[in-house]
Amino acid sequence: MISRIGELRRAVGGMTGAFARYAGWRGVRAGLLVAAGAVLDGAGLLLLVPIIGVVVEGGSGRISTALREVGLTTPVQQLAALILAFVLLSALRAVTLYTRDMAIGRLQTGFIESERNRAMQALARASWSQVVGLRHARVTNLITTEIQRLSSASYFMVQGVVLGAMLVIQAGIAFALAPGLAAVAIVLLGIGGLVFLATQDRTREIGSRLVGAGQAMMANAAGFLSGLKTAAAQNAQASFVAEFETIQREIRGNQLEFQRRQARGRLIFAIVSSLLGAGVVLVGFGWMQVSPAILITLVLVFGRMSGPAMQLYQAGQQFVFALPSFEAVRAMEAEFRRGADPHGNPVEPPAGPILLAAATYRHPGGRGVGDATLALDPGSFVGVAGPSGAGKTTLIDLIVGLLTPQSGEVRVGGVALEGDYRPGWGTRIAYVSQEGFLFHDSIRRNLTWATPQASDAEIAAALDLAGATEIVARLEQGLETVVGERGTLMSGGERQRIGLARALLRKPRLLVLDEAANAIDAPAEAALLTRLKALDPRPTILMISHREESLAWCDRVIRVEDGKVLG
Ligand SMILES: Nc1ncnc2c1ncn2[C@@H]1O[C@H](COP(=O)(O)OP(=O)(O)OP(=O)(O)O)[C@@H](O)[C@H]1O
Repeated sequence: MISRIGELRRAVGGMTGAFARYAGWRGVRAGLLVAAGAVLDGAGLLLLVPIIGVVVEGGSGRISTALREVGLTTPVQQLAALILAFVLLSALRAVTLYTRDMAIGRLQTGFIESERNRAMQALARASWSQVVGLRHARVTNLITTEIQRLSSASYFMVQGVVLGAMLVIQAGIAFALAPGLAAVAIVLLGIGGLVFLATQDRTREIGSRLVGAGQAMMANAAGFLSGLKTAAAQNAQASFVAEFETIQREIRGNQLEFQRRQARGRLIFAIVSSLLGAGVVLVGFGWMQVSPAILITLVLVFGRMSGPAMQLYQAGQQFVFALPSFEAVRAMEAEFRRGADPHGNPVEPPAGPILLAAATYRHPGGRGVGDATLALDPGSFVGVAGPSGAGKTTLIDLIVGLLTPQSGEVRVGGVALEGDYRPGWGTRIAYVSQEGFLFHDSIRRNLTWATPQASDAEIAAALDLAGATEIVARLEQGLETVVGERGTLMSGGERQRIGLARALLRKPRLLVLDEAANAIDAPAEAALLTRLKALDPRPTILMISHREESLAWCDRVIRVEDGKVLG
C-alpha cells in the first residue's frame, strides 16, 4: 500500500509541479488570494460568536465589553455594529473571491494552452523517424480529449487547494473555540484523508483505462473515415461500427465505475459527518459544558466545513481520475523530445551541389538505403526510378534532411546537412507528394499555406506553371472554393496540380516530385514537364516516377534497387 501511495504521490507531484512551474509568481499571487479568501471566510465565521452572544446571552463576551467601552451599551447597538462589520467583511470577501477566481481562471486556461502548445511543439520538432511511425489517432486524442481532461484535472486541483485552505482556517477556528472537541474532529478528518489516499489508485487505474479506450475510439473513427470509400463500396461499415460499439461499452463501464465510487464516497461521507456533528453536540453539551454561543458557532463551523470537505474529497477523486491524461500527454511529449534535433535558428546552406558520400540509412527491420554516393548539380533535373520498396523514398528523405544518415554524409553547398543547416535547407525545399496534400480550406489558403505573403500575380503565375489556371477558372468561386477534407472535392489530377502550384509558389532550391504527376494524363504531364524544364532559374528537380515516358524528360535518371543507388 505504501508503494501505491508513493506512486500516486509522484503522479500528483508531477502535475502540481508542472502547474506551479507554469504559474510562477502569478501562482504565488493566486495562492495569496486563496489564503486571503479563506481568512476572510474564517473571520466572518468568528464574528458569529459575538453576534450569537449578543442575541442569545445579551452580550457578555470580550467583544461586547469592548463595544460597551466605546459607547455601544445596548444589545441592539452592539448587534447593529457587529452586523455592519459582518456585512463589510462579506463585501470584502466577495471582492477577494472574485479577484481570486479570475486569477485562477487565467492560470488554468493558460496552463492548458501551454500544455497543448508544448505537445504540438514537441511533435513539430520530433525526428522524422519517430513521426513516421506515429499513430495519428493517439496524437489527436491526446491533444484534444486528454488535454480537455487535463483541464478538468487542473480545475479540480485548484479547487482542492481553495477548499483545503478554507478547511485549514475553519479547523483553526474550531480549535480556537473548543480545542479538545476540535482536535478529535480534526484527527477523524485526517484519518478520512488517509483512507482516501489509500483507495485512489483504483480511481487512477479507471482513468488510465479511459485514456486507452479514448485512443482506441479515435483510431477506430480515423480508420473508418480514411477508408470510408472502400468500406462503403464493399459494404464493410458494419465491422467498424461493431468495434466502435465495443469501445463505447468499455468507456461507459469505466465511467459508471467511477461514478459508483463517487456516489459511494458521498454516501459514506454523509453518514460519517452527521455522526460527527451529533457527537460534537452531545459531547460539547453533555460533558464539556461548552457555552451555547460557542457550541452553536462550532456546529455552524462544522456544518460549514462538511460541504467543502465533501467537495475536497470529490475534487481529489476527480483529480486522480483525470491525472492519467496529464501523464499520457507528458509521456507523448517526452517521447518526441527524446529523438528531436536541437533547434536553433535555421541557416540556409550555401549555393552548390548536393552530395551524398556513402550515406546509409536502415529502418527498423534493416531495409532502407546503403552506401549511397551521388552528386546533384544545382538546376539539374534528375529522375529517381526503381521497383516498389527499393529505397527511393528513403533516399529522398536523406537528401531533404528528414532522415540523418547512420553512416556517411549528406552535404549541400559544401556543408554537412546538420544542426541549423537542416531546418535552413528545409525552408528552401518544396515537396510534392502523390496525394497533393490539400486540407479542408479554400484553394487560395491551400496555395499560400507556406507562403502567406504571395501576391495574386505570383499565385496566377504558379497556377499557370502547374497547368491549374483552367481548373480554378472553371470553379464558380475560383480561388475561394473550398476543396473538402484532404481535397476530396477535386479529382486526383486536380489535387496534384494545386499541390504543384503551391510548391512552385515557394520558389524552392530543390523541388521534389514524389510521383506527383501520376494522376495527370500523359500529354498534360509532358506539357507540365516542358514548362518545369524551362524554368529560369531552375531549381534542382528530383522526380520519383514509375513511368519511363516521364523519366525520359529528365537530364539523368538514378536507379535504386534493393537499397543500392546506381547512377
Ligand atoms: N519507417 C519504416 N520502418 C521500417 N521499414 C521501413 C520504413 N519505411 C520504409 N521501410 C522499408 O524500407 C524499404 C524502402 O522503403 P521506401 O519507402 O524507401 O521504398 P520506395 O522505393 O520509395 O517504395 P515505393 O515505390 O513503393 O514508394 C521498404 O522495404 C520499406 O518496407
